[in-house]
Amino acid sequence: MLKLKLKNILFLLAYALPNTLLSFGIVYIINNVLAGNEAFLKDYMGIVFLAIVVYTYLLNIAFQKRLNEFSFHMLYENEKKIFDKVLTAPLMKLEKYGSKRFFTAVEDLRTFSFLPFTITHTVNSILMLILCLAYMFTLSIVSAFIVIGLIIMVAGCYFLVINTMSRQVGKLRTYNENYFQYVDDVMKGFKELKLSFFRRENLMNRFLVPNRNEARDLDFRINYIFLSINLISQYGLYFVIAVILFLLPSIGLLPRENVIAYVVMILFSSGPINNLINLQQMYTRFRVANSRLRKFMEDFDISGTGAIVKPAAFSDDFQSLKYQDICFSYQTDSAEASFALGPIDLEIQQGEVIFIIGGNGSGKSTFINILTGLYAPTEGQLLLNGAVEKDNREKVQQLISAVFTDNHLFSHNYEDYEIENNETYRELLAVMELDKIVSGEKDEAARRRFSKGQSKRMSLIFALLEKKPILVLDEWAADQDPHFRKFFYEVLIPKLKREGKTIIAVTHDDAYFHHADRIIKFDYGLIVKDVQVSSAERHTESLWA
Ligand SMILES: Nc1ncnc2c1ncn2[C@@H]1O[C@H](COP(=O)(O)OP(=O)(O)OP(=O)(O)O)[C@@H](O)[C@H]1O
Repeated sequence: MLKLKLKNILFLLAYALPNTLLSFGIVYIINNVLAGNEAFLKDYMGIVFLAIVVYTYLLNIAFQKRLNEFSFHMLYENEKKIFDKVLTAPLMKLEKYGSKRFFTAVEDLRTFSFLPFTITHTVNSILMLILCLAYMFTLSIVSAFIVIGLIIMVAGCYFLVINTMSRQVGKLRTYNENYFQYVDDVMKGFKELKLSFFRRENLMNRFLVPNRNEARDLDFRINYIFLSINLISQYGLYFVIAVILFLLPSIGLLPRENVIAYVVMILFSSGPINNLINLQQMYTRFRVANSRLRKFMEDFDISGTGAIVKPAAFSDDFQSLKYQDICFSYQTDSAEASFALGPIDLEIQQGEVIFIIGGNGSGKSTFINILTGLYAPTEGQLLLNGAVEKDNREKVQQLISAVFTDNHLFSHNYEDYEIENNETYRELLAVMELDKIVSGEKDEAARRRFSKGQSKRMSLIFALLEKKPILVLDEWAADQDPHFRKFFYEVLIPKLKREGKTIIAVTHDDAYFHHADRIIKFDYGLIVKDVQVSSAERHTESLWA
């Protein structure tokens, strides 16, 4: 976000004051040479003139360098900060605000790449204008007041219009946010759209077209108004020159010999005035982008720090995990009652194979998010190895590797292990029957396009390479073919159990329930059954009842 510190303002002034004085010196010499002033027609004046030009040029270069450094530093640092905020934000926040906020924040930030240009032109223009006006005062106070009055009148009109523009620019951004949502729908739902004429037609005609039409009209209106204002500035200049040429001398307010100087001053100040007017558009965009970025940072802020903190070192000695009176409910903006989980009382022992079952919407995935520490319970406590500690949630995360239903294979290796020359990786590829699909051990080979079932197997390989004691799987087998599903329940799970893994798997595969040590059934956010499979509870029908 843009924050100007006193240091920056002083730096701006240290550059702008000499630069403007020298630029004004250039104007002053031109003016006096044009007026035939003897003192300015000397030979050395050309050298002075050139020297000033070269000096101001070098001064500008040096300033531009610093300004660019400042702006791009701000831009790139904030890009990192936005990532940091998102990565440290709780899952609930990301689910609430959605990924489009992330995209628009990145886009808003890009607006600031125009900052160096805008600041240079603004500062130079303001100071140049002040000097030109001051010079006019030395020639005729009354005429200078009249000219200032005219300029203020035109400027007043601008500011009035521009103030109303800021809201319009914000509205345009909202249209664009929705537009990105449609882009997302087209990209992610391309196949579904291809299969249905009505879906395509409705997306296009009921959503995209009205959105784009309204955005186009608004964009056109905003640009048209900005453009009209700019034209007024150009034609307003002729009006002011006409007043100087014809009105002020005839009513005796401006001596004839000062008319040229006045016109030259007006012509020279018209550039800065035009700049200031044109830049209004940029100021409005900066203001909107800045307040949206601030809102983004506030929304994604967590306890003010917002930095990715390495969790405290913790032995991965795991014996038990106990959830006591755990409650959780979604915070929704709608008036509808939100889903509530709990109270949950559950103890998980090291080495157990637990299957979580239950109907759709019964709360299995919500519980998995609590279990993996992604959601913070609203009530209750978590005991790790029998102890209640305030950072237990972070510690549990260090013990768990997981494959979620919507698994994602990252484009790069962000892990703390390598897969090249990794014997375990090689073995796991063979176990998961992927050794013929993934050619070679290079990292890129593991990040190719996979079928859904293969991608889940790949995610499981990555989860196992983490070598954490607890493995959480959310409907992992649902995408596997019958052969591999059987292999998963009958061979892989027992093998992992023998190796000491604690496995918690959400599943609907009742044919394999007997491979669990324990089955926990959810219904309406509550554990309604918690049975040891070794006991008489072998009939899956009774579990579904
Ligand atoms: N982010 C959310 N915000 C609000 N409500 C949610 C959210 N995610 C899930 N829910 C609600 O919580 C309830 C439980 O959902 P959950 O995903 O835990 O069910 P599930 O048992 O995993 O279902 P399934 O077998 O269909 O995957 C549902 O009624 C769902 O609408």
